[in-house]
Amino acid sequence: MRHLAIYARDHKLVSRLIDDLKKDKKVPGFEGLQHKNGFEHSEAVLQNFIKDDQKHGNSVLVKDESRSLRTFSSGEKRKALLEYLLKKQPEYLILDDPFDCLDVQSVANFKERLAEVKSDFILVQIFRREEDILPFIDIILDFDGAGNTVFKNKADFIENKQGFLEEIKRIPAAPKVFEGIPESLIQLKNVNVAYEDRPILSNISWEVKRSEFWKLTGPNGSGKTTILSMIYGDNPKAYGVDLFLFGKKKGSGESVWEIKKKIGYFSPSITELFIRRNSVEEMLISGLVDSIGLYQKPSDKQRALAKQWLETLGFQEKAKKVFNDLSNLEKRMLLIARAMIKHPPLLILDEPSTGLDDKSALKITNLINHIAAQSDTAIIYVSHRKEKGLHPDFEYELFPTENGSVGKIKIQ
Ligand SMILES: Nc1ncnc2c1ncn2[C@@H]1O[C@H](COP(=O)(O)OP(=O)(O)OP(=O)(O)O)[C@@H](O)[C@H]1O
Repeated sequence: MRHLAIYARDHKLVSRLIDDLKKDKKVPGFEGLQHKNGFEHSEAVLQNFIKDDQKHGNSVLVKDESRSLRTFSSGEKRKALLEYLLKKQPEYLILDDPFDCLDVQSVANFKERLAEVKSDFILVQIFRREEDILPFIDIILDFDGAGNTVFKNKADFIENKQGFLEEIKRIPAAPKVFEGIPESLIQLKNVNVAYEDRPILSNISWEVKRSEFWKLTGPNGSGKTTILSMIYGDNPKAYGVDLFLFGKKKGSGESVWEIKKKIGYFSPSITELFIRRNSVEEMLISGLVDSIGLYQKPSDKQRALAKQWLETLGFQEKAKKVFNDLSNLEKRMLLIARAMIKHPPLLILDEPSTGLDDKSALKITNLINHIAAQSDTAIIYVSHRKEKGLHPDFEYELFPTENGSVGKIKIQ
C-alpha cells in the first residue's frame, strides 16, 4: 500500500473510517494496514498528553526540556508528538491535519522530516487544504455525494473553488455609537516580555487605529497569543509596560471587563463554550449583552437586528435552530457575527479559519473582508498562514530572535 491523503470534506465520515482503522477492522482500500502497528498524530492525542502532563508533570513528549508541555506553543507541541511517535517505529502513521496550526517555516521543516522517514512506514494524511498535501503523496481519498469513498490521482483532485461565494449583502448598521473612543485603539511602545528569563517579545512598538484592518502574523511561538492575551485577556505581563488600550494605560483604571465591552472577540475554541441549548437567534443577540449564551428575553429591537444579520449570513431559515446543531462553518460564521453585532471599536479574530477546508476558509475570509469594508470597526486577524483572499490594510509580522521577537510592519 502507498501513502495516501484523505480529504476531510465530511468530518463524520473520516472519523468513522479512522475509528475502523484503529479498531483494526478491514477497511476497503486500507487492507494493507490491517494487523499493522499504527499510531495517530492528532490534536486529540496531543490533548491527552497535555492532560497527563497537568496531572503528573514531566510529559514523555518533552522529558528532556526544563519546562512543562503546557507552556509550549501549539506548533512546538505538534513537533514533539511527531518525534515521540517516530521513536515507536510505526508501520503506519495517521496524520490528522498536521499543518493546520503550523507556520510556513515549521510546515517546511515538518514536511522535510516526513520526507526523510517516508520509506519507513505508510502515511495516511488527513487534510483540509490542498496546499497541505505532502508532495510525495499522489493518491487522494475523497467521498462522493452518497458518502462512498472514491480514490483519485492528485492531479484529478481539483477543487472547484470558483462560483460558490454568494455575495454577502450589506452588513446591518451599528445599534449604538461607542462614545469617547480615541483615534488610537491599541498602542504598544517598546514592549518587552519574558517568561522565566526567556525573552519572548523585544521592543515591540505597534499601533492600531480606528477602522484599520490588520493581520498579526509570525511563526509558532513568536508571541502572537502573548500580545493578544495582554490586550484582551488578563495576562499579568500587560501591567507595568507601555500598553495603551483605548487611550488609557492598561492597569490605570479601566477593568478588564470594561475593556472587553469595546472588543468583539472570536477564536474557534470559544465554539466549545456554548453548551446550553440556545437558539441561533439567541446566540447572536448574546453578543449585544456581552454574555456567553442568552439568559434574558430579547427585546423586539434586538430580535429585528438579529434577523438582519441572519439574512446577511444567508441563515434566515435557521433562527430557531439549536446553535449546537449547526455545522462547524456555520457556528464560526455565526460567532463572528455575534462578535460584530454591536459594531465594537475593535474586533479580534484569533485564527478564525483554522481546521477548515479550503472552501470554508474562503467563506470566512469573505465575510471578514465585508465586515472590514462596511464598518468603522478596526480588525486584528491573527494567523500564521498566508490567508488566500484576505485583504488586510497592514500586516504586523513577528520575527523571533534570541532576544525575543521583533516586529515589522508590512503595508499590503
Ligand atoms: N505561561 C508561560 N510560561 C512560559 N512560557 C510561555 C508561557 N506562555 C507562552 N510561553 C512561551 O512563549 C512563547 C510565545 O508563545 P505564544 O503562544 O505567544 O506564541 P504564538 O506566536 O501564539 O504561537 P502559535 O502560533 O504556535 O500559537 C512560546 O515559546 C511559548 O512556549
